Amino acid sequence: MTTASQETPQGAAADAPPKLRAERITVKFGGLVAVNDVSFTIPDRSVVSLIGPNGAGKTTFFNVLTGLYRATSGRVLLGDKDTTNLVPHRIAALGMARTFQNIRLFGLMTAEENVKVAMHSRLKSGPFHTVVRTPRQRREEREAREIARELLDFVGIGKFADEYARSLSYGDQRRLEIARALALQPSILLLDEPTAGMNPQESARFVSFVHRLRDEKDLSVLLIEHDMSVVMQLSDRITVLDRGEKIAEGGPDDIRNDERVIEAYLGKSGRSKSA
Ligand SMILES: Nc1ncnc2c1ncn2[C@@H]1O[C@H](COP(=O)(O)OP(=O)(O)OP(=O)(O)O)[C@@H](O)[C@H]1O
Repeated sequence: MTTASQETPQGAAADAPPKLRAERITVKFGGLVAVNDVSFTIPDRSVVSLIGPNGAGKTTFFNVLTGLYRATSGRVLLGDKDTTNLVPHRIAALGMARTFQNIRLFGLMTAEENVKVAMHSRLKSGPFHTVVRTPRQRREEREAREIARELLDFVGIGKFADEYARSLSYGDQRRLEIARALALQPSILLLDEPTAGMNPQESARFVSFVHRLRDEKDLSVLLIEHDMSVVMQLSDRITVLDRGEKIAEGGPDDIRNDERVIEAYLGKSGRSKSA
């Protein structure tokens, strides 16, 4: 197995502690071991991809990190906080935001409103201020609007702030999902198959966008991604799962040439196909 735990991704401070550590995670569904004793870290300011053939356990592992599934054993540390098996909104409040494989937006709300809904948990005003519309509430609303507009500009859809989410193109809906996740001010952003349904031009733009996220928002990004060209261009580090086990970990060049990875994707006799 290629190991890269000592590598420092581009832009990361050499001595910065990892943003996330998953230690010996196992998930069983009845007799099926979907994730088997998998450990990994997400370094500071890095882009890490989780790849593997269908059924490898990627989504299950992701769902454990974000609290949607309970680990049978093992633990997850977000910074220095133990988040193992906390409920998803607690984990989100501690700095982990995610998008979903199937876009989950409020279609009949505008793009700006979708982002403001996500910011709701950050606002200080309680129900009294909301009903009576105190100066504090009006100030918070103004600030929320400004922040939402900034985030929409950052993801490149500022001009659609007043459009209904459902009227945006597929690629722009994905951007809106990311703006909404950023409204939580996360330290880690998890993206589940973000380029699914994108055309090659949109995927190419997406690669530089994720690097901007890492560099300008001071974030680490973890993705599940099937498009190998995107994975290879995007990732500081790649972790490969196969049948629930971690079979390789390293930079794109290590993974591209790793025998176990080639075999997992192509089978022993399938080297002529591209991963
Ligand atoms: N809720 C569940 N209940 C029972 N089995 C499950 C559940 N979720 C996943 N599995 C099983 O766990 C294994 C890993 O599935 P998982 O969805 O994590 O793989 P994946 O790598 O994300 O696959 P894909 O690339 O196809 O999305 C599979 O055998 C799957 O059938």
